[in-house]
Amino acid sequence: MMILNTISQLNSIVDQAKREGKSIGLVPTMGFLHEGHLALANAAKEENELVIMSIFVNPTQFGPNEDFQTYPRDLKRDTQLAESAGVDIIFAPSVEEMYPENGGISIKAGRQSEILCGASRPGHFDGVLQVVTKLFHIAQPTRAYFGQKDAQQVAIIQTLVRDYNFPLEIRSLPIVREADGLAKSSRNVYLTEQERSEAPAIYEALIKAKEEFLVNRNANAAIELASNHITRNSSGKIDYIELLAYPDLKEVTGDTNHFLLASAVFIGKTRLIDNIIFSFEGETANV
Ligand SMILES: Nc1ncnc2c1ncn2[C@@H]1O[C@H](COP(=O)(O)OP(=O)(O)OP(=O)(O)O)[C@@H](O)[C@H]1O
Ligand SMILES: CC(C)(CO)[C@@H](O)C(=O)[O-]
Ligand code: BAL
Repeated sequence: MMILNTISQLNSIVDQAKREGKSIGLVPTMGFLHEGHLALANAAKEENELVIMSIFVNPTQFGPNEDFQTYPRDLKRDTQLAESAGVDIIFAPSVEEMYPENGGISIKAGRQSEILCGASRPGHFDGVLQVVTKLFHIAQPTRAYFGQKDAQQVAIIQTLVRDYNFPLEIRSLPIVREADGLAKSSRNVYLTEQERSEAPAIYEALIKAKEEFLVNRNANAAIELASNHITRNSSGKIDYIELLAYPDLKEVTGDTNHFLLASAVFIGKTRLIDNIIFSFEGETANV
């Protein structure tokens, strides 16, 4: 496995792979890898001849009071895990390499970014689209892999790819969870022992709400049930719990077939997101 830090190094490898007609799988991450990331890498390995994983904590998607500085980083450990998952190339650029100067061009995520995490993190999805656009141009993937833990992110990136005609396929994979249901996340390391023991209440609440909705088709009652479960079983402060149509992220109507039940909850200072994507037929992986 190669570890590359510059765009020009990666360009050479990608050019060569393209000349040889190889398919390229890209797994964008912010590092501090866990099984969620490795599931993306495994899928990329199965479906492509060259697997590139980017590890880059992207400053432009963090707000001024967020955790860019303290975000967990461990490139040595990540390298071992990525290699064991069959990654061929780690692309780990510096901030200066990705953003050599402050240009005047920005990408504005549209309507889908004004709600859920976008409402709580203004500008977050503009930063995500900026870095993802750069990564797509640099790595020229045949397929790019994202996790449904960030369901809103996947929906917005799918819109980017459609609206700006990126010649690639977006693959989105199910959430990988701890044994007690908590969604795996690099930020779980921020939790104290007490907070960690409370955190499974989030997924439990989503399951209860989904079941309630499937029986009574009443979104408000389902959300109230979820919020009550979280407040009764944890010290969590709810940022949002919402039920929307997926992937367009519009209001649920009588015609909606695919639903996103999504939440963001502060457990102590740590903001954890989780969701369930489902239809009346069951939970769905690729929408
Ligand atoms: N538990 C998970 N299951 C499946 N995919 C995941 C999981 N956690 C993260 N991913 C996906 O991995 C990719 C990289 O995510 P990222 O590096 O931000 O990890 P993270 O654990 O989500 O970190 P954070 O603490 O920022 O939420 C994204 O596409 C994300 O959706
Ligand atoms: C897609 C991504 C790697 C862009 O920085 C990030 O938002 C993430 O890890 O989900
Ligand atoms: N996985 C989303 C990256 C972020 O929270 O900034």
